[in-house]
Amino acid sequence: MQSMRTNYYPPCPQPEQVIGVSPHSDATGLTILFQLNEIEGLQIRKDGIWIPIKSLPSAFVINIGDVVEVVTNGIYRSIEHRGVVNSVKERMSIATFLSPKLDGEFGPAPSLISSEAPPKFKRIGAADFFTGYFAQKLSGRCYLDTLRI
Ligand SMILES: O=C(O)CCC(=O)C(=O)O
Ligand SMILES: [Fe+2]
Repeated sequence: MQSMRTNYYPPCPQPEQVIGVSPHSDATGLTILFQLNEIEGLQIRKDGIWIPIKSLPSAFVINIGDVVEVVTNGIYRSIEHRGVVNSVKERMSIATFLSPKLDGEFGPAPSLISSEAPPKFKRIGAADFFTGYFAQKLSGRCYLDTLRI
């Protein structure tokens, strides 16, 4: 399934007082993100620290989502990120989300499971997974915890 979201961040003279897009990991396989007008605002969280991502002209940002973390049994981790606003300039981004089809299910790939590497996540129907994700407030990477074994 492919879906798309456009994000518009109006400028705010007190950017630290407002939330742009709350911290979250994407409930996708992969996300392809285009930062339309090259205004910085995307940040990823690494070791508890928010790191700004440079906006490169004509470049896409590829984010790993929760589905890839589950399918790879935690080998590739989804990335926690957020969108912050700029004090003087508006910012726009377009995210394209690539996800499993809704009538399928997913779980750790059998080829990655062994006695040394037991499954870390339960299998789940894609429709149930997305319904649960969107029923929650965006909140870091915690939705993934509902699938952990
Ligand atoms: O605007 C951004 O750079 C991030 C947007 C985002 O994380 C999303 O739409 O899921
Ligand atoms: Fe996102």
